[in-house]
Amino acid sequence: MQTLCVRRLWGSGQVSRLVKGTNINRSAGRLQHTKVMEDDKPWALISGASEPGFVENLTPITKHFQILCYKDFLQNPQLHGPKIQAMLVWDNIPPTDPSTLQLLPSLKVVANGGVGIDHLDVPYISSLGVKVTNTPGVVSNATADMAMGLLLASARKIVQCHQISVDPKTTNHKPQCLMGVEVTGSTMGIIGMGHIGCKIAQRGKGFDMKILYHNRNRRSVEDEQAVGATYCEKMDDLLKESDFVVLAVNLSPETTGLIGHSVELNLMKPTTTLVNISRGRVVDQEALVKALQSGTILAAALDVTYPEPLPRDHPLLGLPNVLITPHVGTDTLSTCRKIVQRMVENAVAVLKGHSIPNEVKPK
Ligand SMILES: O=C(O)[C@H](O)CO
Repeated sequence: MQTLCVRRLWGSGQVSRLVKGTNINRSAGRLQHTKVMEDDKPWALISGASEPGFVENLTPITKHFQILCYKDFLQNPQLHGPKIQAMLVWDNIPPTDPSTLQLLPSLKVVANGGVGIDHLDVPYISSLGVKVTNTPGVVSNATADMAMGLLLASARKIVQCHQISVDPKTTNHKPQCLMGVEVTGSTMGIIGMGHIGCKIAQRGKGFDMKILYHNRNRRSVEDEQAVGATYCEKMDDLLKESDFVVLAVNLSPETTGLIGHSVELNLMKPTTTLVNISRGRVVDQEALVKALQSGTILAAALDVTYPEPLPRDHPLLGLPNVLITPHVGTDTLSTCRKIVQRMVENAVAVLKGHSIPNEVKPK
Protein backbone atom coordinates (compact mmCIF):
# COMPACT_ATOMS: atom_id res chain seq x y z
CA MET A 1 0.00 0.00 0.00
CA GLN A 2 1.36 3.34 -0.95
CA THR A 3 1.32 6.05 1.68
CA LEU A 4 1.25 9.67 0.75
CA CYS A 5 3.01 11.81 3.30
CA VAL A 6 3.54 15.31 2.04
CA ARG A 7 4.74 17.32 5.00
CA ARG A 8 1.96 18.87 7.05
CA LEU A 9 1.81 22.63 6.86
CA TRP A 10 2.14 23.78 10.41
CA GLY A 11 -0.60 26.01 11.61
CA SER A 12 -2.49 25.95 8.35
CA GLY A 13 -5.47 23.90 9.49
CA GLN A 14 -6.72 24.08 5.96
CA VAL A 15 -8.76 21.57 4.10
CA SER A 16 -6.63 19.10 2.23
CA ARG A 17 -6.44 19.68 -1.41
CA LEU A 18 -3.55 18.85 -3.64
CA VAL A 19 -1.99 21.62 -5.60
CA LYS A 20 -3.49 21.46 -9.03
CA GLY A 21 -1.58 19.51 -11.55
CA THR A 22 -0.14 17.04 -9.07
CA ASN A 23 -1.22 13.68 -10.23
CA ILE A 24 -2.34 12.01 -7.01
CA ASN A 25 -5.66 10.27 -6.65
CA ARG A 26 -7.52 11.74 -3.70
CA SER A 27 -10.10 8.99 -3.73
CA ALA A 28 -7.49 6.62 -2.39
CA GLY A 29 -8.52 7.96 1.01
CA ARG A 30 -4.98 8.37 2.21
CA LEU A 31 -4.77 12.11 2.20
CA GLN A 32 -6.00 12.80 5.69
CA HIS A 33 -2.48 13.76 6.73
CA THR A 34 -1.81 15.88 3.71
CA LYS A 35 -2.35 19.58 4.08
CA VAL A 36 -1.46 21.47 1.00
CA MET A 37 -2.12 25.15 0.50
CA GLU A 38 -4.53 26.10 -2.23
CA ASP A 39 -2.14 28.33 -4.05
CA ASP A 40 0.52 28.28 -6.65
CA LYS A 41 3.58 28.42 -4.46
CA PRO A 42 6.55 26.64 -6.02
CA TRP A 43 7.49 23.31 -4.53
CA ALA A 44 10.81 22.83 -2.78
CA LEU A 45 12.37 19.50 -2.01
CA ILE A 46 14.23 19.49 1.29
CA SER A 47 16.98 17.06 2.26
CA GLY A 48 18.54 16.39 5.64
CA ALA A 49 18.66 14.07 8.58
CA SER A 50 16.99 16.36 11.11
CA GLU A 51 13.72 15.46 12.75
CA PRO A 52 10.67 16.00 10.52
CA GLY A 53 9.59 19.61 10.45
CA PHE A 54 12.81 20.87 12.09
CA VAL A 55 14.05 22.96 9.20
CA GLU A 56 10.62 24.22 8.17
CA ASN A 57 9.95 25.38 11.71
CA LEU A 58 13.13 27.43 11.97
CA THR A 59 11.85 30.11 9.67
CA PRO A 60 8.67 30.56 7.67
CA ILE A 61 9.74 28.72 4.52
CA THR A 62 6.15 27.87 3.76
CA LYS A 63 5.45 31.53 3.05
CA HIS A 64 7.38 30.95 -0.13
CA PHE A 65 7.35 27.25 -0.82
CA GLN A 66 5.30 24.12 -0.61
CA ILE A 67 7.78 21.85 1.16
CA LEU A 68 8.31 18.22 0.34
CA CYS A 69 10.83 16.11 2.22
CA TYR A 70 13.17 13.91 0.28
CA LYS A 71 11.98 10.68 1.87
CA ASP A 72 8.40 11.42 0.87
CA PHE A 73 9.56 12.34 -2.59
CA LEU A 74 11.37 9.01 -2.99
CA GLN A 75 8.38 7.04 -1.77
CA ASN A 76 5.86 8.78 -4.02
CA PRO A 77 6.68 8.64 -7.71
CA GLN A 78 3.54 10.73 -8.30
CA LEU A 79 5.47 13.65 -6.90
CA HIS A 80 8.34 13.33 -9.36
CA GLY A 81 8.25 15.58 -12.37
CA PRO A 82 7.84 19.24 -13.13
CA LYS A 83 6.36 20.49 -9.86
CA ILE A 84 9.58 20.94 -7.92
CA GLN A 85 11.59 24.04 -8.72
CA ALA A 86 13.92 24.34 -5.73
CA MET A 87 16.02 21.99 -3.66
CA LEU A 88 17.00 23.04 -0.14
CA VAL A 89 20.03 21.05 0.98
CA TRP A 90 20.31 20.60 4.74
CA ASP A 91 22.87 18.61 6.79
CA ASN A 92 25.16 18.39 3.76
CA ILE A 93 22.98 15.59 2.44
CA PRO A 94 22.51 16.35 -1.22
CA PRO A 95 20.05 14.40 -3.31
CA THR A 96 21.76 15.78 -6.39
CA ASP A 97 23.00 12.63 -8.06
CA PRO A 98 22.18 12.46 -11.78
CA SER A 99 19.39 9.93 -11.32
CA THR A 100 17.54 12.16 -8.83
CA LEU A 101 18.11 15.30 -10.87
CA GLN A 102 16.57 13.50 -13.84
CA LEU A 103 13.33 13.31 -11.86
CA LEU A 104 13.31 17.08 -11.43
CA PRO A 105 13.01 18.57 -14.91
CA SER A 106 11.89 22.00 -13.62
CA LEU A 107 14.55 22.37 -10.96
CA LYS A 108 16.04 25.87 -11.06
CA VAL A 109 18.06 26.11 -7.88
CA VAL A 110 19.96 23.96 -5.40
CA ALA A 111 20.15 26.15 -2.28
CA ASN A 112 22.69 24.81 0.18
CA GLY A 113 22.37 25.49 3.90
CA GLY A 114 25.96 26.19 4.95
CA VAL A 115 29.05 27.58 3.35
CA GLY A 116 30.91 24.38 2.35
CA ILE A 117 29.70 23.02 -0.98
CA ASP A 118 32.17 20.14 -1.35
CA HIS A 119 29.23 17.70 -1.26
CA LEU A 120 27.75 19.27 -4.41
CA ASP A 121 28.97 18.69 -7.94
CA VAL A 122 28.62 22.34 -8.91
CA PRO A 123 29.86 21.99 -12.52
CA TYR A 124 27.41 19.15 -13.18
CA ILE A 125 24.43 20.85 -11.52
CA SER A 126 25.21 24.10 -13.35
CA SER A 127 25.50 22.26 -16.66
CA LEU A 128 21.79 21.43 -16.25
CA GLY A 129 20.98 25.14 -16.06
CA VAL A 130 20.38 24.88 -12.29
CA LYS A 131 21.84 27.59 -10.04
CA VAL A 132 23.74 26.66 -6.87
CA THR A 133 23.78 28.92 -3.79
CA ASN A 134 25.27 28.74 -0.28
CA THR A 135 25.14 30.77 2.93
CA PRO A 136 28.52 32.34 3.71
CA GLY A 137 28.80 34.90 6.48
CA VAL A 138 25.84 33.75 8.53
CA VAL A 139 27.71 30.64 9.72
CA SER A 140 30.92 32.35 10.76
CA ASN A 141 30.33 33.37 14.37
CA ALA A 142 28.88 30.05 15.46
CA THR A 143 31.65 28.11 13.71
CA ALA A 144 34.35 30.32 15.23
CA ASP A 145 32.77 29.87 18.66
CA MET A 146 32.93 26.11 18.15
CA ALA A 147 36.61 26.29 17.17
CA MET A 148 37.39 28.14 20.40
CA GLY A 149 35.18 25.75 22.36
CA LEU A 150 37.07 22.75 21.03
CA LEU A 151 40.42 24.42 21.59
CA LEU A 152 39.62 25.29 25.19
CA ALA A 153 37.95 21.97 25.94
CA SER A 154 40.92 20.06 24.59
CA ALA A 155 43.54 22.25 26.27
CA ARG A 156 41.79 22.20 29.65
CA LYS A 157 40.54 18.58 29.32
CA ILE A 158 37.02 19.69 30.10
CA VAL A 159 35.38 16.44 28.99
CA GLN A 160 37.71 14.33 31.13
CA CYS A 161 37.17 16.72 34.06
CA HIS A 162 33.43 16.27 33.72
CA GLN A 163 33.71 12.49 33.49
CA ILE A 164 35.81 12.30 36.64
CA SER A 165 33.54 14.73 38.49
CA VAL A 166 30.42 12.65 37.84
CA ASP A 167 31.98 9.19 38.16
CA PRO A 168 30.53 7.59 41.33
CA LYS A 169 33.59 5.32 41.61
CA THR A 170 36.16 8.13 41.59
CA THR A 171 38.15 8.61 44.76
CA ASN A 172 40.66 11.13 43.40
CA HIS A 173 38.76 14.05 41.87
CA LYS A 174 41.85 15.97 40.81
CA PRO A 175 44.34 13.48 39.37
CA GLN A 176 47.44 14.93 37.75
CA CYS A 177 46.32 13.69 34.37
CA LEU A 178 43.79 16.53 34.32
CA MET A 179 46.56 19.13 34.21
CA GLY A 180 45.86 21.31 31.20
CA VAL A 181 47.70 23.43 28.68
CA GLU A 182 47.74 27.22 29.04
CA VAL A 183 45.72 28.94 26.31
CA THR A 184 46.28 32.57 27.25
CA GLY A 185 49.40 33.92 25.61
CA SER A 186 49.93 30.87 23.39
CA THR A 187 50.33 30.92 19.60
CA MET A 188 47.44 30.02 17.32
CA GLY A 189 48.08 29.28 13.65
CA ILE A 190 44.99 29.55 11.47
CA ILE A 191 45.07 27.84 8.09
CA GLY A 192 42.41 29.44 5.90
CA MET A 193 41.75 33.09 6.65
CA GLY A 194 38.30 33.54 5.17
CA HIS A 195 35.36 34.91 7.07
CA ILE A 196 35.43 32.10 9.64
CA GLY A 197 39.24 32.28 10.03
CA CYS A 198 39.00 36.02 10.76
CA LYS A 199 36.37 35.43 13.42
CA ILE A 200 38.58 32.78 15.05
CA ALA A 201 41.51 35.20 15.03
CA GLN A 202 39.40 37.86 16.76
CA ARG A 203 38.48 35.41 19.45
CA GLY A 204 42.13 34.34 19.86
CA LYS A 205 43.06 37.98 20.44
CA GLY A 206 40.68 37.97 23.39
CA PHE A 207 42.92 35.31 24.90
CA ASP A 208 46.07 37.36 24.24
CA MET A 209 47.17 34.78 21.71
CA LYS A 210 49.75 35.46 19.05
CA ILE A 211 47.90 34.83 15.79
CA LEU A 212 49.61 33.48 12.68
CA TYR A 213 47.77 32.67 9.49
CA HIS A 214 48.35 31.02 6.17
CA ASN A 215 46.00 31.54 3.27
CA ARG A 216 45.99 31.05 -0.49
CA ASN A 217 46.08 34.83 -0.83
CA ARG A 218 47.48 37.22 1.70
CA ARG A 219 44.79 39.43 3.24
CA SER A 220 45.07 43.21 3.01
CA VAL A 221 47.13 45.00 5.64
CA GLU A 222 43.88 46.53 6.96
CA ASP A 223 42.34 43.05 7.37
CA GLU A 224 45.48 41.79 9.10
CA GLN A 225 45.46 44.71 11.47
CA ALA A 226 41.75 44.37 12.16
CA VAL A 227 42.17 40.78 13.37
CA GLY A 228 45.73 41.17 14.63
CA ALA A 229 47.13 38.29 12.57
CA THR A 230 50.57 37.83 11.02
CA TYR A 231 50.84 36.21 7.60
CA CYS A 232 53.05 33.15 7.09
CA GLU A 233 53.75 32.79 3.42
CA LYS A 234 54.99 29.25 4.07
CA MET A 235 52.52 27.04 5.90
CA ASP A 236 55.54 25.18 7.35
CA ASP A 237 56.54 28.23 9.39
CA LEU A 238 53.09 28.39 10.94
CA LEU A 239 53.13 24.66 11.69
CA LYS A 240 56.51 24.86 13.42
CA GLU A 241 55.57 27.76 15.66
CA SER A 242 51.93 27.21 16.64
CA ASP A 243 50.68 25.72 19.89
CA PHE A 244 47.24 25.37 18.33
CA VAL A 245 46.80 24.78 14.60
CA VAL A 246 43.23 25.55 13.54
CA LEU A 247 41.95 24.43 10.14
CA ALA A 248 39.39 26.74 8.58
CA VAL A 249 39.83 26.07 4.85
CA ASN A 250 37.25 24.94 2.31
CA LEU A 251 37.64 21.40 1.09
CA SER A 252 38.92 21.41 -2.49
CA PRO A 253 41.32 19.27 -4.49
CA GLU A 254 44.12 21.58 -3.26
CA THR A 255 43.23 21.21 0.42
CA THR A 256 42.37 17.50 0.47
CA GLY A 257 44.99 15.80 2.67
CA LEU A 258 46.65 19.19 3.31
CA ILE A 259 47.73 17.99 6.75
CA GLY A 260 49.55 14.68 6.40
CA HIS A 261 52.18 12.73 8.23
CA SER A 262 55.37 12.92 6.28
CA VAL A 263 55.55 16.70 6.38
CA GLU A 264 52.89 18.71 8.14
CA LEU A 265 52.19 16.70 11.30
CA ASN A 266 55.93 16.10 11.74
CA LEU A 267 56.61 19.81 11.61
CA MET A 268 54.27 20.52 14.51
CA LYS A 269 55.59 20.55 18.06
CA PRO A 270 54.87 17.55 20.33
CA THR A 271 52.94 20.04 22.48
CA THR A 272 50.68 21.20 19.64
CA THR A 273 46.94 20.60 19.38
CA LEU A 274 45.23 20.35 16.00
CA VAL A 275 41.70 21.80 15.80
CA ASN A 276 39.58 21.07 12.73
CA ILE A 277 36.27 22.80 12.08
CA SER A 278 36.51 22.70 8.28
CA ARG A 279 36.15 19.29 6.65
CA GLY A 280 37.53 15.92 7.73
CA ARG A 281 39.27 15.26 4.44
CA VAL A 282 41.59 18.24 4.90
CA VAL A 283 43.51 15.93 7.24
CA ASP A 284 44.99 12.56 6.34
CA GLN A 285 43.18 10.73 9.12
CA GLU A 286 45.41 7.65 9.15
CA ALA A 287 48.43 9.89 9.53
CA LEU A 288 46.66 11.78 12.31
CA VAL A 289 46.01 8.56 14.24
CA LYS A 290 49.72 7.68 14.02
CA ALA A 291 50.79 11.18 15.05
CA LEU A 292 48.49 11.08 18.08
CA GLN A 293 49.56 7.57 19.07
CA SER A 294 53.26 8.31 18.76
CA GLY A 295 53.21 11.69 20.49
CA THR A 296 54.22 13.55 17.34
CA ILE A 297 51.51 16.03 18.35
CA LEU A 298 49.76 16.41 21.68
CA ALA A 299 46.07 16.24 20.82
CA ALA A 300 43.35 16.77 18.24
CA ALA A 301 39.93 18.39 18.60
CA LEU A 302 37.74 17.61 15.62
CA ASP A 303 34.28 18.78 14.70
CA VAL A 304 34.67 17.06 11.34
CA THR A 305 35.89 13.64 10.29
CA TYR A 306 35.46 11.29 7.40
CA PRO A 307 33.12 9.63 7.26
CA GLU A 308 30.67 11.30 9.63
CA PRO A 309 30.03 9.67 11.98
CA LEU A 310 33.14 7.51 12.21
CA PRO A 311 32.60 3.74 12.34
CA ARG A 312 32.39 2.72 15.99
CA ASP A 313 35.64 0.78 15.78
CA HIS A 314 37.64 3.62 14.22
CA PRO A 315 41.02 4.04 15.97
CA LEU A 316 40.47 7.79 16.50
CA LEU A 317 37.60 6.99 18.85
CA GLY A 318 39.81 5.02 21.21
CA LEU A 319 42.50 7.68 21.71
CA PRO A 320 42.57 9.59 24.98
CA ASN A 321 44.02 12.70 23.34
CA VAL A 322 41.16 13.16 20.87
CA LEU A 323 38.01 15.21 21.30
CA ILE A 324 35.31 14.69 18.66
CA THR A 325 32.02 16.47 18.07
CA PRO A 326 29.52 15.53 15.34
CA HIS A 327 29.92 18.44 12.86
CA VAL A 328 27.93 20.91 14.92
CA GLY A 329 29.91 24.06 14.15
CA THR A 330 26.84 25.94 12.94
CA ASP A 331 24.32 24.28 15.23
CA THR A 332 22.86 27.04 17.31
CA LEU A 333 19.21 27.83 16.91
CA SER A 334 19.81 31.41 15.91
CA THR A 335 22.46 30.51 13.33
CA CYS A 336 20.32 27.71 11.87
CA ARG A 337 17.47 30.20 11.54
CA LYS A 338 19.74 32.60 9.68
CA ILE A 339 20.97 29.79 7.43
CA VAL A 340 17.46 28.71 6.48
CA GLN A 341 16.44 32.32 5.97
CA ARG A 342 19.36 32.85 3.60
CA MET A 343 18.72 29.57 1.77
CA VAL A 344 15.18 30.71 1.14
CA GLU A 345 16.27 34.21 0.06
CA ASN A 346 18.69 32.65 -2.41
CA ALA A 347 16.12 30.23 -3.79
CA VAL A 348 13.40 32.87 -4.09
CA ALA A 349 15.82 35.25 -5.84
CA VAL A 350 16.61 32.58 -8.44
CA LEU A 351 12.95 31.77 -9.07
CA LYS A 352 11.98 35.43 -9.33
CA GLY A 353 14.95 36.31 -11.52
CA HIS A 354 16.29 38.77 -8.93
CA SER A 355 19.95 39.26 -8.12
CA ILE A 356 21.09 36.22 -6.13
CA PRO A 357 22.70 36.98 -2.74
CA ASN A 358 25.09 33.99 -2.73
CA GLU A 359 25.47 32.26 -6.05
CA VAL A 360 28.22 29.62 -6.33
CA LYS A 361 29.58 29.52 -9.85
CA PRO A 362 31.36 26.47 -11.27
CA LYS A 363 35.15 26.90 -11.31
O1 LIG B 1 29.73 24.32 5.63
C1 LIG B 1 29.15 24.75 6.64
O2 LIG B 1 28.69 25.89 6.71
C2 LIG B 1 28.98 23.87 7.82
O3 LIG B 1 29.95 22.90 7.88
C3 LIG B 1 27.62 23.23 7.81
O4 LIG B 1 27.58 22.29 6.83
